[in-house]
Amino acid sequence: MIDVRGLTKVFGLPDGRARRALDTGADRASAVRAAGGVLAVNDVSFSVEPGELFVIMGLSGSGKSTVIRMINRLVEPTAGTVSYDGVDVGGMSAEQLRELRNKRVSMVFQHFALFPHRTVRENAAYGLKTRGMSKRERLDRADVALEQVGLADRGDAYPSEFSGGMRQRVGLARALATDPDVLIMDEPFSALDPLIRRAMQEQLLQLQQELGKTILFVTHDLNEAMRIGDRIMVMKDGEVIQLGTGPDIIGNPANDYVQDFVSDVDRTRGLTAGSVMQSPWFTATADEEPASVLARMRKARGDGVYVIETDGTILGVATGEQLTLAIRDGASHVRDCVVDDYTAVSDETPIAEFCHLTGGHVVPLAVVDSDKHLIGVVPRAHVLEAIATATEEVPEHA
Ligand SMILES: Nc1ncnc2c1ncn2[C@@H]1O[C@H](COP(=O)(O)OP(=O)(O)OP(=O)(O)O)[C@@H](O)[C@H]1O
Repeated sequence: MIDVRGLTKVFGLPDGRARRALDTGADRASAVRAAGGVLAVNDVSFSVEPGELFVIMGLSGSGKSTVIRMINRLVEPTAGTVSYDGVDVGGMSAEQLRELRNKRVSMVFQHFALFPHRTVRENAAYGLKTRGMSKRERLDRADVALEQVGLADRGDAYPSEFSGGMRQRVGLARALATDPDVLIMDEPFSALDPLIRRAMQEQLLQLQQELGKTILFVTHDLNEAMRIGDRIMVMKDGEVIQLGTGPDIIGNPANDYVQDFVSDVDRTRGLTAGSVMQSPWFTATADEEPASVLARMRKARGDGVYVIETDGTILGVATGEQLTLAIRDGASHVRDCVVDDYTAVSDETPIAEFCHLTGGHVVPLAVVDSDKHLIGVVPRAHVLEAIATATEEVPEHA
């Protein structure tokens, strides 16, 4: 959907001098600094899939805002390309750019400027002004968007009557009212207190599921990134340090910031597989009929199931696909379609050691005792939730 290649931004130098500085040597940052400029973003490449919630995470000054401003050309890149559905933004005419910004991409900021003398509904309808719609139609669409963000029936209020969280919801409604394909959100929840922030994150995830928008979300908070991101791109000093899912990043942290974060969580909270596991999912025994196991699995919306022996030890995993094939081949026992490709940990294994494994299997991670009995399972979402919750309670992790 969005493809970014070699995106680079130098501030404080005319383009020609900036490009010459970039070309002078291996250490671009020093060359740009020596020429009197700032290398805010250096050779950043990534792509965002349709419907993905892609998080850009980094500390202040790491270049996050500059990257997203280059994505819709609010800031002109010094080098590199951005394309939407294969169309290069750099080659767009003024008219095409206006169309992109008005219709396809909406932005939500940390401090959203609402008009104090206009109602919440009028504020939410603001982005539709240039659409050539009747006022009635604009306000109706604003009402739909207000309902999506949980502010149904509050359209007649004025922003001054609203708390910070509610105002951010109006900002989100304004962005949604234009029905964009892409939402770009720059630290939208950073000014909110933790409880409201948490509620907003949950609402965003819900909206994302319902509406399937592609979302680019900027935050300096790894905790927030872990909670909401399908993938997270970690930036430092204008460069991409790491790009992956939450479990990838926690399992193989590429820098000290991420490393400290995870080990502090483990150390201070004693988070182990045992502390985050839940009781075993529904399991199957080896002599069950594949069709009945498949039916149970579908009901539980699972992709696979642990098959255990009568003494409670794990025989292996049966996935929906294997069961379906086995049924087609006339197999009468689950035993015939078990594979032993699964990962098990002990209840004392710290989260940092197994987190990266949680995303790789169709069944949640198995927690076993010393006799290989299945004593619990750890779904990926559970791990991230436990980490995010624990870090909220840790006053300092840096
Ligand atoms: N208009 C500008 N002129 C000069 N330097 C700039 C400009 N905008 C940003 N910078 C510099 O570029 C670097 C990256 O800034 P940017 O705002 O993209 O970072 P950020 O990660 O979004 O930080 P924050 O979370 O504080 O907004 C910083 O060193 C910043 O000082």
